[in-house]
Amino acid sequence: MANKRQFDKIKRIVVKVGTSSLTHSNGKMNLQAIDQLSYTLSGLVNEGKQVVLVSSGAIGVGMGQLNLQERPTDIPAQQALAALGQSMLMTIYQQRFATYGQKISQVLLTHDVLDYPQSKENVNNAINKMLAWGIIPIVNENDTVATDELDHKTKFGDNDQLSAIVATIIDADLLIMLSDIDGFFDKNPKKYADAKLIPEITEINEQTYQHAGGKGSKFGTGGMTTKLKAAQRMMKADKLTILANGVNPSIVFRILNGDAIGTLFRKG
Ligand SMILES: Nc1ncnc2c1ncn2[C@@H]1O[C@H](COP(=O)(O)OP(=O)(O)O)[C@@H](O)[C@H]1O
Ligand SMILES: N[C@@H](CCC(=O)OP(=O)(O)O)C(=O)O
Repeated sequence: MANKRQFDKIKRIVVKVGTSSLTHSNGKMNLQAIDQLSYTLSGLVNEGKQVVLVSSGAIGVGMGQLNLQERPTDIPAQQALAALGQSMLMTIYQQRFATYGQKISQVLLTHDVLDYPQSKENVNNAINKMLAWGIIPIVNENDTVATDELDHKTKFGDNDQLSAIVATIIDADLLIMLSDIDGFFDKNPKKYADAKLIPEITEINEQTYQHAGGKGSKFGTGGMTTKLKAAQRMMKADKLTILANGVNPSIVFRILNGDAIGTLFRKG
């Protein structure tokens, strides 16, 4: 059996969950995953950990509500779907977390907020206060205003990078990215049956990016490239990232127990 990771001292964690983990392939919400996620993160707060959840799924859930099978390409439609789905997503989170007596909050961010030192500090201070109060902030991009068409840069484009930005701003010890895949493979395992899981990566370079393929489902966005960019940002800040399968979000308990799960990205 592989060696245990030494994660006993980890206190502040950002967990990022992708659309693929929160929705079924028919576009409906994956209630079991959402419930398990709420149970797991609430359990961690009870253990004394501080947890931020970066949750995608607004557009996917909006598509499910309108029974859309294909993601519209025009920006206003995507923004309208995000507004519809975000509200539904938060309603479900509110219900499920309440079952476990856990308080949550909604934090919607755009890139420019974090480009300005003052507003970045405000975000940091507010999240710190929520964590001190035992609240789990649930972060997503503010999709209705986030667009690259304006002069100023508002868009993150994907929640993988948003999660790494948030994790570095609030000085989290660990970012856990939950997706629909067991970790980072030497090629896209959805396309190649002989793809091999890479348990640990200490350097991300051009060659690493060549192993990364596109998204896995019609609801997800970035695929592996954005996950590598997120991990790279974390490594630069000398912080840890784990990519693991979120089909059963209680896997986070085992990850924090130090079990050799998924791919660990750490500075070499
Ligand atoms: N080298 C790779 N290792 C693992 N997954 C890969 C790789 N290259 C491409 N992928 C694809 O990336 C997908 C996960 O990205 P994405 O669909 O954006 O998920 P999420 O919604 O969780 O962000 C996987 O389902 C897989 O098909
Ligand atoms: N802000 C968008 C998420 C974009 C995104 O990065 O999605 P994913 O690749 O599933 O993490 C939404 O909530 O639909």
